[in-house]
Amino acid sequence: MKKTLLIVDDKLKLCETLAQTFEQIGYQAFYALNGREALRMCATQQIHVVLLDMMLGEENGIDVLKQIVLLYQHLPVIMMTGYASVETAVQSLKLGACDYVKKPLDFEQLVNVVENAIHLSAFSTVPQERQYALTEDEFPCIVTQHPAMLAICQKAKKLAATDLPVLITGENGTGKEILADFIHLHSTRKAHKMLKINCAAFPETLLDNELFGHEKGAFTGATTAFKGVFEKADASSLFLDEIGDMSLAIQAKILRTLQNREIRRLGGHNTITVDVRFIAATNKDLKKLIQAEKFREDLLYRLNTAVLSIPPLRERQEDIPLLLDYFLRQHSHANAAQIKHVSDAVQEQLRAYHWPGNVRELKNVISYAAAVSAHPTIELEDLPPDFLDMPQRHAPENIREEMEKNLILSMLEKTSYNKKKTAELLNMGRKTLYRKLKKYGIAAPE
Ligand SMILES: Nc1ncnc2c1ncn2[C@@H]1O[C@H](COP(=O)(O)OP(=O)(O)OP(=O)(O)O)[C@@H](O)[C@H]1O
Repeated sequence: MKKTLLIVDDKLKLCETLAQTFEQIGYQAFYALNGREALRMCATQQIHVVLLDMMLGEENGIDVLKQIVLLYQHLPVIMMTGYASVETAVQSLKLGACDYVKKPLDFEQLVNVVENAIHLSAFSTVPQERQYALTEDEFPCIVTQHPAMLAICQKAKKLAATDLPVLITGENGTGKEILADFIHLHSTRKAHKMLKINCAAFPETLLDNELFGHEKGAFTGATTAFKGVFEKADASSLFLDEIGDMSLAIQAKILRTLQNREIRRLGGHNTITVDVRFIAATNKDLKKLIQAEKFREDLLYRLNTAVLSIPPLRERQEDIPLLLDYFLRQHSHANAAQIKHVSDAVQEQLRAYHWPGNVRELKNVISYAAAVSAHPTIELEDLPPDFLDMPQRHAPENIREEMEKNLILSMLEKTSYNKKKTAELLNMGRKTLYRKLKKYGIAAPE
């Protein structure tokens, strides 16, 4: 397989020349002229190494570096810098770049640095993934370029460095489990496999047994002792999915475990100390469950210190084309087939849909369409038959609304999603801006 290189520089000529030169020595080279395009390439191409310029026009290469390191922690990034900015280059090493080269570029030296980076990354990172018992394809990768999602990943990475319990909320299929994987893989516990349990999948007594285990003779048929997931996850992390679906009695036991870091097996007399990092997820509104007396308030308080709320896909439409490319590439890889593309009409349809099943639904729709389409381009008739009959998202009702939405989006981009500045530039009150963001389904990070 060819080694692939991504060149990120705002100067097209330089990108083209570098790409050509690397292709001449057997590389496959891609280029991107800005950070957005760079993230898109990382998500949709199998890149082995990134060559990133420090000055990307109005953008700062360091910001792009931070985003790449955040989402693709195993991807080596080499910074390209002018003589004057060696200090910044050193700073970039602290932020996760693996090396830097000075401009004007000495091609021979550059090739050495690139080869070295690929060599080192193959040895230092892949074994860790293997240890985690995932193949490279299964390695969880959060594909996004939406500011709200990037902010969530940033926060998740910070939380990963602590041992705080984390609560992840979001609708079905928004990526709660993949975010839990991300936290675990950024934590000091990553060498151990994270255990996962779906609380909604078990009736109460079975869930109790799965979580806390039992002693021999605890009940008829308990011929041997059994370790629950809390014990099995010792020194690692435990992902409790659908925690809104647990009985109050189990919630009380979980709370005790969180507080005392110990459990007692069913039928056991001794307490067992467990060292487990706790990540929980729910698609339910836990406050509402508390009102309905189905969820313990004290458990929510315990979990509430670190909450990550993933926005639904319809509020981050910008991610749709990116995810689309990513899933098409996955599909082609899994089926050893050529990568397919989608027609403009399909793109339009996908953007207008309201995605109640979020990213999982998008993945399923794309896998289906890629499998049934007989041509390199996926057309409307390749989409699942019931998909076209589904209700569409609230689209702007008239041209004025369309213009208003686009104006807000461009001002948000211009101010790096600073809502105060955006409201000022648009000459509207902050409350009005919030109302309009909600109306048009625009997610903007706090
Ligand atoms: N940002 C993303 N990038 C790439 N893949 C994603 C992303 N978000 C979700 N997925 C994929 O979509 C599918 C659903 O994601 P996941 O299982 O993490 O969602 P969930 O919120 O935990 O779902 P549920 O609420 O049903 O348990 C998975 O195959 C996951 O890999």
